[in-house]
Amino acid sequence: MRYVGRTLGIGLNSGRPFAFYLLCSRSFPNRRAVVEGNAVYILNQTETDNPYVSYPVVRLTKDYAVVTNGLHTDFIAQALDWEKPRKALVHVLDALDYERDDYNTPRIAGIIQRGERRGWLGFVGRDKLWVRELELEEGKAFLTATYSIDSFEEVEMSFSTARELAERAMRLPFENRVLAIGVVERKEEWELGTAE
Ligand SMILES: NC(=O)c1ncn([C@@H]2O[C@H](COP(=O)(O)O)[C@@H](O)[C@H]2O)c1NC=O
Repeated sequence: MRYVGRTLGIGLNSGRPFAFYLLCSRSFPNRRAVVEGNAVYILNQTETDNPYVSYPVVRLTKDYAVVTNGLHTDFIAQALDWEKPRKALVHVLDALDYERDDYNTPRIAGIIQRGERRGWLGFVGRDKLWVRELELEEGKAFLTATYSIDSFEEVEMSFSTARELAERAMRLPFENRVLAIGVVERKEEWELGTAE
């Protein structure tokens, strides 16, 4: 199995867009996902000076669901008030850049839009910045990760609830899985589910 670190994906299930986050971590395995209104937060449960291990991981707006591995979640969600997903990703990822930790850990991000069969992925590392608009495919997800994945990969994914999606993400063949979060478009709202 590979160690890929933080992982996120976007896809289409029963004609509706979905997104997931899979937190894999060697160094900070003691974490929780807390749902609070229209956001989900990752909270590290041990004392640390590391500024990158507790953050808003999901932010839901009327039209968009944003999933990322850091504080850029809320910057991207705010940028979506005045610009389209591609530009929001380019602007925020370029502005915040990769993390200044021992690993130069990349920032990754995914966006899905209500009623849309397209989705967006973004990545900024020490030596690259890319943003992709993708045609989502039924029963599949496009995923990217902080380490060891070149650009993005495709995986089969079907489920019936957001919680099942999170459970499915927890079964991805990556090392040091800690927790997962699923986001699914429903008629008037977004459905959230978590798994550990
Ligand atoms: N977002 C996260 O959950 C997260 N967890 C760990 N990091 C960073 O990545 C470094 C390596 O962590 P790990 O060995 O768990 O892959 C940590 O020292 C920290 O700076 C994170 N930063 C970005 O992924």
